[in-house]
Parts: sequence; structure tokens; C-alpha cells
Amino acid sequence: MRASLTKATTAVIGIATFFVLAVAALAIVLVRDSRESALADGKAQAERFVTGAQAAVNRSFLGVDVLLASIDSLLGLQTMQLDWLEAPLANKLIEGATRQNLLVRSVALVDAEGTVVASSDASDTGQAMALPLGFVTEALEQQVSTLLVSNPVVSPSSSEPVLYFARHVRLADGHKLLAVAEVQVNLITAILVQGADISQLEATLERNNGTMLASVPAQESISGTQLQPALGMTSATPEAQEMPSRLSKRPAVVARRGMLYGSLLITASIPLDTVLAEWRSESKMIGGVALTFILVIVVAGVVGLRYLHRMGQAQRAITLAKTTMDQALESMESGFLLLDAQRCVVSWNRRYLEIYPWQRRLIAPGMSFERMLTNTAHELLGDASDDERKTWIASRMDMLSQHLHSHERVLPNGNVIEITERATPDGGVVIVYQDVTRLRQATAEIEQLAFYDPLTGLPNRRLLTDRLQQAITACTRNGRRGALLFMDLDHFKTLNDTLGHDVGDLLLQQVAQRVKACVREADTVARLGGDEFVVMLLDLSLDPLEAAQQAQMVGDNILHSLNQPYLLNGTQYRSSCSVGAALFGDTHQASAELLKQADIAMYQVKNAGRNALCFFDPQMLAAIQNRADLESDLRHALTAQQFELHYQLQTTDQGVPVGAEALVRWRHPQRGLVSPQQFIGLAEDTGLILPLGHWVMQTACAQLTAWQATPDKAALQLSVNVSARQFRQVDFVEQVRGILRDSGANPNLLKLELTESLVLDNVQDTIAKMKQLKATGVRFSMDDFGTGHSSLTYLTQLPLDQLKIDQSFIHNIGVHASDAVIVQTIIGMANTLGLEVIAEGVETEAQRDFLAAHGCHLCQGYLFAKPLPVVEFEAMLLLHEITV
Ligand SMILES: Nc1nc2c(ncn2[C@@H]2O[C@@H]3COP(=O)(O)O[C@H]4[C@@H](O)[C@H](n5cnc6c(=O)[nH]c(N)nc65)O[C@@H]4COP(=O)(O)O[C@H]3[C@H]2O)c(=O)[nH]1
Repeated sequence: MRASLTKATTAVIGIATFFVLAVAALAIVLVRDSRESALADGKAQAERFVTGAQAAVNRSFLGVDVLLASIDSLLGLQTMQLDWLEAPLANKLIEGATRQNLLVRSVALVDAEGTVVASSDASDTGQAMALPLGFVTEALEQQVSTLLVSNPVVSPSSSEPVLYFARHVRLADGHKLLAVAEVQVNLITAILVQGADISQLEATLERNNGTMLASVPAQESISGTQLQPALGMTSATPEAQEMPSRLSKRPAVVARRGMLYGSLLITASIPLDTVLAEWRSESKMIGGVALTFILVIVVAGVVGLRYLHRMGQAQRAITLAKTTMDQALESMESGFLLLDAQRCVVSWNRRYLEIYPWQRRLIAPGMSFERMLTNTAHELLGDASDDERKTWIASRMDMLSQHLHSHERVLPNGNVIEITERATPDGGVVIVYQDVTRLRQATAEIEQLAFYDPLTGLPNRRLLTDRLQQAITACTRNGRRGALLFMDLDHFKTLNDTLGHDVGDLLLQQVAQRVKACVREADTVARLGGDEFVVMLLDLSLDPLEAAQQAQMVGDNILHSLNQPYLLNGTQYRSSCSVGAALFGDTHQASAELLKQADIAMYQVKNAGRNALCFFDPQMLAAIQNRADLESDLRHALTAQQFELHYQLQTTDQGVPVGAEALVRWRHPQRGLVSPQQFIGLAEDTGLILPLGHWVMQTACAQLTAWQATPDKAALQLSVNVSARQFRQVDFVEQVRGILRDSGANPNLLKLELTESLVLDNVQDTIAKMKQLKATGVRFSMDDFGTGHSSLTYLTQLPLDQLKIDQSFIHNIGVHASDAVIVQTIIGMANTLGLEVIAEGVETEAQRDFLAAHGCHLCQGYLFAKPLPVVEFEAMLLLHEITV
């Protein structure tokens, strides 16, 4: 393409140059020819003029010659002698003859001395005639009488330039007289010009030696002088020639003709300025036209070249754009295929062939897309029949006819290709093939992460909520019922704490498997987190009762399945779960509300003793609401100073007071006195236990300090309950030390009650903190002892001072023999470890006696005193009401 442009440029330059040269050459030839023609015309004109002038002057001179010659016969001179001549008569005759010739002014007969013998002007007779020197002599000496013309002289009579024409006549006596005619030069010049109107014409009458006799225009200053060069006649009719004009010496064409009278000739000079005047304007015109043509050609050439240049630029731009486009297409991450309006291949890129390697051998520009599809169908559809392939191809071609279409295709190698088709303005189609395999994998992974529990692979809360919302909508539409089973493993936390999280995870995975095995494919089993699972059952009966039965059946199956022993890291483990169920489908409910209902039902099961299924009870909801209200009130209770401490006496079995347990009470403005059993758990859940526990500790220590000041109460010990969250604070030890320091209480009288679960949660941390506090003198009691996983191992490690037997065992003394055994065992264990032992919840004397009989001499219970406000507690001590 570029070569052809260069060729075209050269051609344009060549053609333009050729035409310019041709026009220039033509113009030169025309100008030259025209010049020659003008010269020829000028010469012809000069010759025509000079020929005419020759004839006229010849005629005139001949008339003068005849006049002079006729004088001889007129006067009869040949037959007379000089002294016979009668002047008057002769004058008259001569005058008469002279009048016949308009050219001649006067004619005179002069003798050899130049004296006028007779004259047309009678007054001249006898006068000496002023003729040019030697003229008379030359005329008389002629052998044969011929007309002689003098050089121009100024006539004495007229003071004008004149020429004298003379011819001698011979008298009978042998004398010669000279007949002289005076002719005015200006009359000759008038004859010479003959009225011709040739611009700047110079005409001369001159002798062969160049002596000028007359001229037009008149040049008196050079009249009679010799013009150079002398134009002596060499031929009768010489051609006009270019040479300096006779008078002004300007370049001219000069023509000449000889007169009848041998030594005279007439010249005509037409200056080249005149001759070539027309040629010049013609030349200018030719030059102008030629220049115009040249200009047009040059302009056309320049325009052509500029056009070619622009075309070149455009082609370079197109080439660059194409190269850039090709590079872009080649470096595209996506495959690219361009089809024309006939659905034939126009172009493709490398990536396309990487995606469809089987097209590599076939693809070619102009190939039909349908044929390529046939090839692809072979690869993609494998063993499909011809009809199936045709149908596939037809549907693919059908897609192509849509303006914008995007679909995905999975290739035999598993790659997922997104195919996007767009119509081009010329009716073609651009197809972009994007490998979205990784994207789809990442999407799947993200989806898995976002919607599935990584441990069990079950849907997570988000996905469950989504599916539940859809299910609720579907059920509301089709009237069918669904159910949610909210499950929580019983005592999972204990398993986790004792056997470790890895074992806990194994259990959760096995639980997930078992629950999945209990439901249909369409149902959803989800893990909400921790040990909470939810099963969503779909397509239950339209009848609510029947639906509840179906849900119950599935729930029972799950309970049964989860009750089966688990093998966790080679250890057999038994577990159970609590299931709360809620039906949905009668009204449109929010998924969160349904989950809450099932959750509430599950807590109902927990409260009722676990390992069972219970349907949601609206009363439970009220209880939950109550708890929520309580939580909100609790947040303000501390600042509103609604808490107070009550003190429950701790005594010997003989009723001697040894101390008290500080028990917090909430004096609620509306509810009255609220028991800690109603709000301690809530305070722990919300974190409010931290400021509350701090307040209890401060108040208890302040109370200890106050008692220290009174001798009867100075030895009283005070037990303070410490919750797990409170104890786990990093600076718990510092807090207690600070409070003791600030209050001035005796640390030996402060006893902190810890629960088994608190201790077990992080035994090492517990031991460390206990030891630090113990170093300051603080004592420790193990509260609710016997209810948890009491283990001798940790008991021996803990720096405990006291075991407190849980009141549930005390309560059953005399009721359940086993509990009495447990109580005995605990007392024995305390003795073995050298720990103090105290029983709480002692209500009867029988219980007190049993305890005393088995070695537990410290008691706390209603038998001795209920928890009392400090004033009442102190009053009670004073009145010794406690003595039994
Ligand atoms: N039926 C019966 N009950 C008896 C008898 N003698 C004592 N009690 C009750 O048994 C509970 C003993 O406290 P606890 O086991 O530490 O159990 C406490 C303790 O765990 C917790 N608690 C109370 N005050 C605080 C506190 O200041 N801080 C913390 N962290 N927990 C506290 O609340 C629990 C319940 O406290 P209270 O309702 O005060 O209930 C007290 C007490 O009133 C009896 O003869 N018969």
C-alpha cells in the first residue's frame, strides 16, 4: 500500500512536470513563431512601404527630370547659341513649364559659372545661383546628360531645405547650360511617406554612400551627412533585414529600394518596438495563458500530492490503528471473534484459539460460523446424534441473531467460558469469549464462605435466613406448613472445656452428619454457631396439627440419632440435645421472629431438663420479653443506687455466728425486691456484672471495716460471690487489693466464693490469681460444690480454704439416699484435703444434725437466718435470735 502511494506520488510529480514543461515549451514555440511571424510581417510591411515610396519618388523625380529635359526642346537650345537666348522669353517659357510640375518650385538655366541665364523666377536672371559647391561642375562634366541631385541645402530664397535637380543641355555652339530645378525637401518627404501611418517609421532618401538627402521624420541636423552603414545596392530588390534603424539607430527592420536614378535609394526603418508590439502583447497573452496553465497544473499537482500525502497519513494512521488493534486483540485476556453480516469469520485472536484449540486447523477468513459450530459441536457434544448436534447448532445460530446476548459454556476441559455477543453497525457480530473459570470458582468459594459453615459444611445463619424467608413466602402462598427445629447440644460447653475444642469440633461434625441423615434433600440443616443447629422442614401438611406431628417425628428421629454414642478420637462419648420447634406458614412472619420462637422453645426444653423437643409456647415469649425489659432496667440500676447487700448468717451447728454471706438485692421501683437469681445471669450476659461485682466487693469490704470497729462483730467473716466474668478480668487481683486497701478491711476476713465452672474454665489463670490474693490474706470457698465435674486433681492444685456443699444435696438429705452419700463424700474429701466444709440451704434440724454427725459443723440456711439487710442482720445478732 505504501509502495503504491510512493508510485502515485512519483507519477503525480512526473505528470505535473511533463505538463508544465510541455506548456512552457509550447508557449516558447508559439512566442518564437509569433515573433518570427511578426518580424516577417514587419519586414513585409517595410518592403511594401519602401516599394510604394520608391514608385512615388521615382515618379516625382521622373517628372522633374522630364521637366528639366523638356527645357532643351522648350527653348530650342540645341539649335541656338548662348547669346541668342532671349531671357524674357525663356523665362516665360520656363515659368510656364515649371507651373506644370507641382513639386518644383523654380527652374533655372545656369551657365558654367553658375549664373542664371533664364529662370522661372525672372528676377533671378543674371544672378549667381547659390548651388552646392562643385554641383554645377559635376553636372556639366557628365558625358551623357542624366539627372543629378544635389545634397540638401538651404534655399537662399525660401530659407528652407531644398534639393537641386540638374541636367545639362548642349547648345548648338557646343556650350553646356545647366537646367536646375529647386525642390523643397519637405515635398519630397511628403511623397516619400505617401500618407503611410506606421508608428515610428523612419524613411530616408539617401545616396548609395549613405549621404542622407531627405528623411521622415525630418532630421535637418544630419541632413547631407553620411549615414552608417552605407547601404549601397547590391541587388535590385534586397530583402528587408534586421539592423539599426537609419536615423535613431534603434533595432529595426530596414528595407531599401534603389531609385531609377542610380546612386539614390530609399530606406524604410520600422523599429522592432513597433514591429513586435503586437507580438509582445501576444507573447504576454501566451505567457499568461501558459503561466495560468502551469499554475493550474502546479496547483493540481500540489493538491494531488497533498491528497496523496493525506492519504498516506490516513493509511499510516489506519495501519497504526490496525497494528494497535491487532496487538490489543492479541494481548486480550479474552478470546475474540468477528463475524460479518453473512455470519462469516472476519478476524480472531490468539486467545480464541487457546480456548477453542480444535478450531486452529480449520479457521480461515470467510469461513462460515455455522461450520465452526459444527466443529465445536463435535468436541462439546461427544457422542450426541446428528439430530442433537443440528438442534444445538440451530439454537446457537438463533442466539447469534439476538442483538446482545451473553451465555456461559463449560468446555470439555472443565473451563467455564462466558460468551458475549454484540451486533456491529454493519450487521456483523463481535463475540467475546471470557474464561470465567477462576471467577466462578472464586464466586463458589466466596459463596461457600459467606453462606456455609466451614466446620460442618452446613448452611450458615445468613443462608438459612434467606431460605427461611423464601420458604415463609412460598408457604403463605401455597398454604403448606413448614417447621423450624432449633437445636442446642446439651452440656457441649463442658465437653469443650474438658476434652478440648478439637474434640468439640469432631462432635459438631458428627452431629451435622446425623441431623442431615434425618431430613429430606429439600429440607435445610444449618449451623448457627457454637452448638446451635437449625433444621428447616418444608412441605409439611396443610393441617397445622398434622404438620406439628410431622415435625415432632423428625425431631424425635434427630433426638434419637444424637443420643447414640459418638466415637471421638477413639473415645466413646454420649450426648443429647434440646430441640425447640416452631411451625410457620399460616401468616407471613419475619424469619428472625420464627428463629426466636424456636430458640425460646429450645430454652424451654433446657429449663425442663434437656434432651427433648418442645413446641414454641407464647407464654415463653412473654418471659423473654420480661427478661429484655429487665435488662434495660438493669442498665440504670447501679447509677440509680437500686442495689443493696443482704447478709445471711453463717454459724456453727451450735448456732455460734462465724460470719455471713453477702447476697446482692435489687430494689426495683416497680417490681420490688428482685432476687439475684433473676438478674445475676442477665448481668453476666450483658457485662453489667463487672461494675455490679465491683460495687458488691466495695460495699462488703466497707461493711467488714465497720464490723471490725465493734468488738462483738469484729471476728465476723464475710463471703462474697465472684462471677466468672468478674474473676477473668486481667486486673481482678489489683481491683480486690485496691478495694481492701481503700476500705481498710482485714483481708483475712474476706472470703471469695468461686464456682466449679469458673475454676475449670481456665485452671491455671484461676490458680495464679487465687495465689496472688491468697498472699494478701484473702480466703477462698468453692461454692455449689458437688454439682459440677468435681475432680480431685484440680482440687488439690487450688489454694482453697473451704468447700461449700450445694444446697440441692442438703435439701435431699433424708429424701435421696444417694445425695446423703454425696454429702458424706464431700465432707470426707474436705477433711482429706484439710479444707473447711460448710453446708448451705440448711433448713431443718435433721439436716443440721446429719451434717454435724458426719463432720460438717458449719452451716448457712433458713434454719438459722435468712439473708437480711445489714440493720436487721446486726439486730438479729444482738438479740441472739439465732440460737436454737
Ligand atoms: N431455699 C433455701 N435457700 C436458701 C437457704 N439458705 C440460703 N438460701 C439461698 O441460697 C442462695 C445461696 O447463695 P449462692 O449459692 O451463693 O447463690 C447465689 C449466688 O450464686 C448469686 N448471688 C447472690 N449475690 C451475689 C453477688 O453479690 N455476686 C454474685 N456474683 N452472685 C451473687 O445468686 C445466687 C442466689 O442468691 P439468693 O437468691 O440470695 O439465694 C441465696 C440464699 O438466699 C435455705 O435454707 N433454703
